[in-house]
Amino acid sequence: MNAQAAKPVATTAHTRPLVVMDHVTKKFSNGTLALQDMSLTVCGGEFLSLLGPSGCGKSTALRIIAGLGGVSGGSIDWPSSRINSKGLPEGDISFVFQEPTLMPWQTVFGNVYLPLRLRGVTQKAAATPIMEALSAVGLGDFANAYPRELSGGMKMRVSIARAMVTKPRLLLMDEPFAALDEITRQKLNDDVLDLWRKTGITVIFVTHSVFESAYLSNRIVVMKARPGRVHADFPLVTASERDALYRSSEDYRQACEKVSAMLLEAMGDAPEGH
Ligand SMILES: Nc1ncnc2c1ncn2[C@@H]1O[C@H](COP(=O)(O)OP(=O)(O)OP(=O)(O)O)[C@@H](O)[C@H]1O
Repeated sequence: MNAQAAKPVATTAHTRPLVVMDHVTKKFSNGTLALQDMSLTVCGGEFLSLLGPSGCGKSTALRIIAGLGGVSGGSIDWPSSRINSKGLPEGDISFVFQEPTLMPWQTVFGNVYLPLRLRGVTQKAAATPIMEALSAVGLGDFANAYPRELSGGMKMRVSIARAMVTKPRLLLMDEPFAALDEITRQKLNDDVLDLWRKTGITVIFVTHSVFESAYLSNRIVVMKARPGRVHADFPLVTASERDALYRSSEDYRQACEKVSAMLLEAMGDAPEGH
């Protein structure tokens, strides 16, 4: 393991831990050991990208962080959340999947209403937060449209609005833009960054794309293949704004190179300590 890179990123006095995975192991009932000894602390305000070889356990880790899957060993804690009687965090974590998973029989408004409806919020009381969430993703004029009338990128925006409508503190995104064309993907990258800056939300973003992770994140965690665990954990600090200019900067090229080298190392394709 690259000892320097694997050092956990230091937290500051301003950022409280939202999630603490402590030596987590996950073994599925069929015997697959997906995670072993995975430790990760995520603090408020971070934009963390999680990368790693296919099947290394990124989605499994994300599901555990969301409280959607138990651990077989070690522990998971949400120190800043209200914990319910099942020991799970309540209300302040949202998930965006690769598929937008919209209800085709509901309008955009109806789809974004879902999480509030499940909490017993009336449609009248939900109208303002729904319209705010739609405006934040540029879909203020599409509240009455049906999913079949939307492009792939617009469907994903609805999915993001649905995740944001409850004003979560932590947004988990599992390869959300992998199925989109490059230009749409870049636009959505900018939109998510904009949401992150404006709301101060914490984001954990699973991606296979070195370029995407280097563009979006202020922290990169690279996992090693199976059983999954943290191979490298480092900040990505840049003097410039993340924008179109950044994409052609030397800063960005160097960030991509670093992430790429860590990924190759995690896959065993480069000598340790690269
Ligand atoms: N419910 C399950 N039951 C048994 N094995 C599972 C289950 N879910 C995942 N796995 C296995 O656990 C390992 C990790 O899977 P996971 O989907 O977390 O990896 P990943 O890094 O997200 O993969 P990818 O990059 O391909 O999306 C894989 O070998 C997968 O087959």
